Amino acid sequence: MQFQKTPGWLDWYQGPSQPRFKLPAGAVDAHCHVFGPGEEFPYAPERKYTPCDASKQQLFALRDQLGFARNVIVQATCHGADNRALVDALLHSDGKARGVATVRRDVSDEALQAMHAAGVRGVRFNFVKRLVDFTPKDELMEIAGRIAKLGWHVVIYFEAVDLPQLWDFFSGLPTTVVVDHMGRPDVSKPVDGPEFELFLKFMRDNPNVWSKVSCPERLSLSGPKALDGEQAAYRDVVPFARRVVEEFPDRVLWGTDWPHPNLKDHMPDDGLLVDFIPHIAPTAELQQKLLVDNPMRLYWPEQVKG
Ligand SMILES: O=C(O)/C=C(\CC(=O)C(=O)O)C(=O)O
Repeated sequence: MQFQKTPGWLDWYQGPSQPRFKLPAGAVDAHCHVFGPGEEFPYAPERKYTPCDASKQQLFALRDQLGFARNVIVQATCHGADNRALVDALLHSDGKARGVATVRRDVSDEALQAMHAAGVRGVRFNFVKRLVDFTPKDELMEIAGRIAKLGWHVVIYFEAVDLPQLWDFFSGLPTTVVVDHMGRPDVSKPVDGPEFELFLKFMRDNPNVWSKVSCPERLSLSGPKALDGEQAAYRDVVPFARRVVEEFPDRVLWGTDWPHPNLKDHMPDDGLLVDFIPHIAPTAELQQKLLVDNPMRLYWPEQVKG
């Protein structure tokens, strides 16, 4: 099927620079997507955007160039609950990718088992209104109960202003819970102000909650952008991400978010995004946890010794 990209769509950055920051051996890009290709894996009818294609081969080439060993591929809303592109990428990854799917209440146990065999280890619940239609919480809780039995976890995506009303639902989830992009803080507000404090309290009160400290390019308001060799990109996001990394070093993950859906302003150079990491995880010990130990414990526990 032929698809027309959403008007104004920014395609992912071609020819990213070689990062100056040397990733630790075994580093995991724990948040990235595959899109289509639409001809092979059509985008979902209920999607809110139509992206450019971003294939598994292109993702694996980026992984190798940047120096990552593994990927965690997260189902994006443009594929709805049709996880075929995700599963295909996992099956062709030589065991170097695991996945987070989107499922509906009607998913069969056989389908869940097949996804597990392919490497899916979580489901994503998306509460960002521009991306998805509302799903009733009882349906999500039912799904969470079923996937908990497989040892999977729940990834949640929401915006900071919505945390108070979602708090009780999130706190009741029976699995490890991973928050995408620190719950999308408004970084024009102070890092020690009430909004971000509420997020930190959410993590303190719920020891099963982890956070991705990813997507500075999405959260930043003042830049500078990760382009043209910039080594100090997205300064306004640094205090937020660093705060989470330093307070919860064993519950943080990092990912590129390639191919960066729905960015409106610019498309970052992924090599320079990797150079952002030491600004938020300044020591080798924090980097090892963020990039290797934590994602391995969550996604490849059978390969973790001890
Ligand atoms: O890539 C991300 O994590 C963020 C997205 C897209 C998304 O989540 C989706 O389509 O599922 C966004 O903020 O538009």
